[in-house]
Amino acid sequence: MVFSLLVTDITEWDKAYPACGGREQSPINVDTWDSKFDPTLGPIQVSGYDVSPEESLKLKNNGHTVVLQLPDSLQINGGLANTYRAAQLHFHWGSHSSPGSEHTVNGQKFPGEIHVVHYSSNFQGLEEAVTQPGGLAVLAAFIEEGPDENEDYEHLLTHLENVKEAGQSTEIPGFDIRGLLPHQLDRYYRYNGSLTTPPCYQTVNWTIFNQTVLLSENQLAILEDTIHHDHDHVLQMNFREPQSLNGRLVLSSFD
Ligand SMILES: NS(=O)(=O)c1c(F)c(F)c(SCCc2ccc(C(=O)O)cc2)c(F)c1NC1CCCCCCC1
Ligand SMILES: [Zn+2]
Repeated sequence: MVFSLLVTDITEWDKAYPACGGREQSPINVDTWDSKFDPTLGPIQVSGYDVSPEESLKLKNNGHTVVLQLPDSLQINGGLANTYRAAQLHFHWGSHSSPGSEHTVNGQKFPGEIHVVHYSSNFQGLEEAVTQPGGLAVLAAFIEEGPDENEDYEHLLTHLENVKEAGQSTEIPGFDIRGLLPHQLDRYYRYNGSLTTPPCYQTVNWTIFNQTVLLSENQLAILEDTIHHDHDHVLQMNFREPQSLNGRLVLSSFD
């Protein structure tokens, strides 16, 4: 599925992609004091995330981010109204001197953000689900700098050099995708929003974990400095600014 971005200027997306001008857009700023505790929001439960090293996964630089294609055997089967199947995961980042998360919390931007994109098993596949209300569920976590190397992220970061040019892809051995998410999947914010890139469809059920993932300084530098959007230019700051809530409620699974 390729969406060639007809306009490079983010403020004109809604000319070519009307949904981008909608009232339920993403990302947003999460104001924790305005979020409402919802005791019915149970822990996120995933299955099939431990992909065998015998399986290979496609890693691609699509010029806008680095995407890891995921088999639909990875599922979310708890914490959401329906079962969702994995499609892909990708990242948003800034630069060494400037944070690049898409969502913010009480106005705080984080160095990076991982998005694990899933589609509802009520639909045949991603292409159909992406246009349907409730069609997508994205698990989002913030990436921060920590004191130690994150071994789970090494399974992915060691291959970025092979997809440094836009359009390049490579196959990497399967690994435990669960390790890319925070340890705690029971504390999260929940709201209804959209894709943060054209076509900006307002079909995404967002889960933003309260706990962050920690990468070493060197690992963050690899994420920030390896991926190029053309031969001479490193891809950085690939985030959309927070969009207005327009009255939407942000729920939290914890008090
Ligand atoms: N945060 S997000 O989930 O909205 C998101 C972004 F912010 C993204 F920036 C992206 S990448 C930009 C869209 C794109 C461009 C080129 C190609 C290609 O050449 O294959 C593919 C996609 C990106 F891929 C995604 N996720 C995709 C959205 C595009 C289409 C829906 C299918 C999976 C989710
Ligand atoms: Zn994203």
